[in-house]
Amino acid sequence: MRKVYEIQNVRKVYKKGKKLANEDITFDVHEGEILAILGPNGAGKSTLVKQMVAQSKPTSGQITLYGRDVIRYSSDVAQRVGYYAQESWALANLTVQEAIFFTARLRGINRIDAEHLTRLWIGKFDLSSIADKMIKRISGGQRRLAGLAAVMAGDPEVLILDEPTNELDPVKRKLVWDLVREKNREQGTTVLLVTHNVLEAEQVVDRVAIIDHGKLQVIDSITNLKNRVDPRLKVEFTLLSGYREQAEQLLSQWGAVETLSENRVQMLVERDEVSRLVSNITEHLDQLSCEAYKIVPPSLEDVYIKLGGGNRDEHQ
Ligand SMILES: Nc1ncnc2c1ncn2[C@@H]1O[C@H](COP(=O)(O)OP(=O)(O)OP(=O)(O)O)[C@@H](O)[C@H]1O
Repeated sequence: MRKVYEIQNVRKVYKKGKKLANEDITFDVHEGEILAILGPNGAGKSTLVKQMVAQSKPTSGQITLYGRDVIRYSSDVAQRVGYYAQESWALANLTVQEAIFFTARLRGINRIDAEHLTRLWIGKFDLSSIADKMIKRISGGQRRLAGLAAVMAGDPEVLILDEPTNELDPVKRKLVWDLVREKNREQGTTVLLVTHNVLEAEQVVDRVAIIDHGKLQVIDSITNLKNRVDPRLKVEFTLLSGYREQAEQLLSQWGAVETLSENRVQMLVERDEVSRLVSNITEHLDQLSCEAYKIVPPSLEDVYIKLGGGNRDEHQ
């Protein structure tokens, strides 16, 4: 598989405050993949992507884009990478449509195509009602959508999106994830996402890197990561009020039961045991006083909590 980025032993110490933000980070980004970088606040995620787009120079180590050092060949980054930063003030004095149009033009797209792309992305991001407003005069969420539209309209080969869905309502968050997926599927765009939105990211990404305290804790496919954590399935029960103990007694004949709350319990079962458990449950549904039950596979959130993101306090 062709490597888009190669990140080798990257370390970053911010002079101000002598803060070690990244340490010994090594991984590759593969062409055509969607890779998420997850990690708690202050873990060093934004620092890493700023180095990948040559906005910050590693204290040591090297980052290459299609084999060329990003600091030495920073014009490659400008040409090939669309970077959406958390705070992006460069476009504040432009209208939404100017921001999209000029970003496309800066990428070398001719005027007619840039006009077409501007209309297209205003439509896709549902921005027509604010197309003539200045970016500094629209809401935080609208600004985020306008910024994303500008980055995507430039049709870069690589998209790096730092927290693309922060501040967005659920409908707009879904729209952003759908458009990211569409771009990846239809144009083969390589996408690197920094996000705290673990549950939503799971629907979109191929691989995940977890960073904590500036270090890469793990990078792997979602399936492999889930297998590392606990491949068992959770069976969650909601019981009628007052019947939990009775239900627990019955369920414990079929496996270990964990109390979650006054009327909720769960069991962890191996995949090949699920069908037997389900037939036991359906046979004894009345005795269980069960309002509802559901089978839940391990989620990316379980992985995140186990392998990095949830361990913040333990390290401090
Ligand atoms: N310009 C800077 N000067 C000094 N220290 C900095 C600077 N930028 C970030 N840091 C520090 O480096 C560490 C990593 O910050 P970074 O912004 O990369 O984390 P992050 O994982 O992106 O966090 P968040 O999820 O909260 O955005 C933090 O301790 C932060 O305070």
